[in-house]
Amino acid sequence: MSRRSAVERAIAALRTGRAVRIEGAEPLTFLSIETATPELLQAVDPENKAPLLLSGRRAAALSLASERDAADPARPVLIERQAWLDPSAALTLADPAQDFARAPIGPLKPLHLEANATAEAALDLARAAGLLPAVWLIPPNAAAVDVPLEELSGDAFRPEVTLLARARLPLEDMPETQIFAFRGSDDGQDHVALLVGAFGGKPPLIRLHSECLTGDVFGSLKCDCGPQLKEALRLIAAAGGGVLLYLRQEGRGIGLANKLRAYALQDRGLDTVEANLRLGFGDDERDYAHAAAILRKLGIEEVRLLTNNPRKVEALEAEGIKVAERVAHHMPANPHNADYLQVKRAKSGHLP
Ligand SMILES: Nc1nc2c(ncn2[C@@H]2O[C@H](COP(=O)(O)OP(=O)(O)OP(=O)(O)O)[C@@H](O)[C@H]2O)c(=O)[nH]1
Ligand SMILES: [Zn+2]
Repeated sequence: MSRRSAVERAIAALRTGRAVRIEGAEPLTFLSIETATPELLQAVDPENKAPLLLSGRRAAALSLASERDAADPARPVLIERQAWLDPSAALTLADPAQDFARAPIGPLKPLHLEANATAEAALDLARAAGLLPAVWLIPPNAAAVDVPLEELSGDAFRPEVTLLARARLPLEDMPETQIFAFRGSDDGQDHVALLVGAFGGKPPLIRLHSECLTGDVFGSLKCDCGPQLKEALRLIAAAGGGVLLYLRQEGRGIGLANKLRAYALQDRGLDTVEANLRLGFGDDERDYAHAAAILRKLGIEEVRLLTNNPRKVEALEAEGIKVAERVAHHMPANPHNADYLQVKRAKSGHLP
């Protein structure tokens, strides 16, 4: 069985509520608290002892991280199972949606966690599956999908892309455009490239657009994604040609449901960065390995990049794609996204 497919199968298992075992010196078997049914949890842990593993960031938000953990805020925290800590209470702990409404939960008893590396890998898998980083640690289970720890470290999540299809796609007011679908080996997502016009000579103008259902499709005013998408195509056409990659990394890589959870927190006053952290994610969980892999498949090794985000420039360069020029990509603010744009400059390093 290939390395990649073990990771893929583990992600699929977590998404569908099945158990995963990470093998290694300190193996752990676990279930996502979001997708595992109470019946399955009861069946695999009849004595109700399975402790709950939370991300260090989420534990900190619950004022749970000890001083020992303060040195490494990303370090996962294990919480003892108690009678009241049932699947719905666990979800309440992991999902901050109710933080402002519910009564205090507890008392919570942190347990000593030996298998730190394995625990971090377990939460990384949950994140890669688009789930909350929170899992039940269950006893060894014969039905669990196995994945060796080595396969989850280093460049385990570094994907390959396969070209599935290409076709002509006539777009309003645009020169001849072709659409390509590339499937990521790790996420199973179909990433899209729009090749616009003819380019050659100097490095092509490229836009890496991260999927934003709310902005791209519904025209949400909470962000600037919709206008950025349209304007990027216009600028690429005006430049004579180039490529727009439509990357399926919704919500800065946390997935649609988690982004909407973040929006619910923003409705309660948190900003876009705080909301991600409160959910147990980093402020930006994207990587641009798919983007670089697609550009390489298209024979593009040097680009002019339309972005205000220096992380995109660094990430592409780290993946071996040369960024000859950064081209600013600002949209006028509206009353709903002015604070969001300001926070991106103040906290996420976006260039003015
Ligand atoms: N988690 C989260 N994701 C968001 C939020 N608002 C927009 N997004 C996502 O952010 C991504 C767009 O990223 P932006 O930060 O707007 O822009 P960027 O791509 O980093 O930088 P530019 O290239 O300069 O546009 C899309 O995947 C959106 O779904 C939010 O409040 N929370
Ligand atoms: Zn958006």
